Amino acid sequence: MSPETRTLKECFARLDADPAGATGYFYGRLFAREPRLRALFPPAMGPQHDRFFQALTRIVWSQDNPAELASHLGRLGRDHRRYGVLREHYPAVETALLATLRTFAADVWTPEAEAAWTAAYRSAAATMIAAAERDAAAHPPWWVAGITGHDRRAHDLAVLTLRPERALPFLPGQYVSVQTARWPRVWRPYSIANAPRPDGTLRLHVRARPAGWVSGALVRHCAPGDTVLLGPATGTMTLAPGSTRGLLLIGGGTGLAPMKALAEHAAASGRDVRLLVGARTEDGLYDLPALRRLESACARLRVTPVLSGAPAPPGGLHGRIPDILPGYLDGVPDWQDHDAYVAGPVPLVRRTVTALQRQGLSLTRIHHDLLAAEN
Ligand SMILES: NC(=O)C1=CN([C@@H]2O[C@H](COP(=O)(O)OP(=O)(O)OC[C@H]3O[C@@H](n4cnc5c(N)ncnc54)[C@H](O)[C@@H]3O)[C@@H](O)[C@H]2O)C=CC1
Repeated sequence: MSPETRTLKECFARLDADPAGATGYFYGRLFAREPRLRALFPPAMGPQHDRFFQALTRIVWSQDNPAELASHLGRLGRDHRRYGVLREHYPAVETALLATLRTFAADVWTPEAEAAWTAAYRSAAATMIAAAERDAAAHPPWWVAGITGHDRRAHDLAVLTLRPERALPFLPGQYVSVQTARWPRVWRPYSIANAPRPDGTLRLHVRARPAGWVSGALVRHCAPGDTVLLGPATGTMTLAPGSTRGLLLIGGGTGLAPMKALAEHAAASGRDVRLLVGARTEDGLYDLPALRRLESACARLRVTPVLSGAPAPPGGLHGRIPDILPGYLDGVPDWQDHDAYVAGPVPLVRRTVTALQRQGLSLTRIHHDLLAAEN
């Protein structure tokens, strides 16, 4: 570890001892100096505080891994476009960040520490700005999309069809951030539930969360004819280019969405696809008729519904996916040659990844994307 990185980590440890205090202080300083920046952020700042602290943590801990740092900062820079962040906003952030460090890391704050943080911040900001400007040459910061379909599948669940006004490029398995007119500046990520289509439409599977602003608005307060804003497609849970390996796709609840996109794409090219779709009870299998239709159209796609809180459905299994996996895999020829993809509630993803590893599948063949929970 370089002496500069050691210094950065030493100061950061002071912030890490009181993340809520440090982020509160940081945003207080930022908005006191530049009140107009407040308009870029949502009314409730709690989730933003967490995101800021997570981003800072990752930047500090990737200092000695330039490739990981550059890719993280590039994503962050591109992502900030949809908030309306511009090159000229970065110096105010630098001032507020250094003031926060000076206060919270006072006992280790030296001229060397200030020089190391200033250099690290400026280099990070330059990478973010360059990525944002490159992206601006190719894409808008957000896409306006009309809701063309709103299919309420349960009291708290809807499948939405969106038609962006301009083509929104994406790969199966990726997700987009969504902003509704009801909650300006509040963005939430949702996996795209279809492979790219000639008409450019996207499908989202949305379950309204008890305290979920965006999910509640999308399920209960949106209808065909309304518009939403979409950020660029992102996420790395995509298919390896050129691979023809079979796929083992596992989706729990609305975690089905990215699996359906991957299944549609891969099954159309004739790959062997095994799709396990988990729910607690029968009404959680909200997309089963469509999956059965897809299965009949694709000779090498097999769909198996799995219920954890009700008896096995027709053609399906009973239990929790991580528990039934070993028995299920016994019946899949050459399953070790498959790539596995998993999405759904965090405990399901974690336990399924562990179960797959126990069965001998290498981590490099297991893909997941612990997407920030839909809210
Ligand atoms: N890319 C991703 O990873 C995506 C993740 N999601 C997440 O998926 C979740 C879906 O929620 P719901 O539709 O309400 O699903 P849910 O809570 O009804 O659960 C669906 C499935 O997960 C299983 N499950 C739940 N807890 C488990 C545990 N501790 N161990 C093993 N299995 C468990 C259930 O048995 C059921 O099969 C949300 O948290 C959402 O954020 C949604 C879309 C994409």
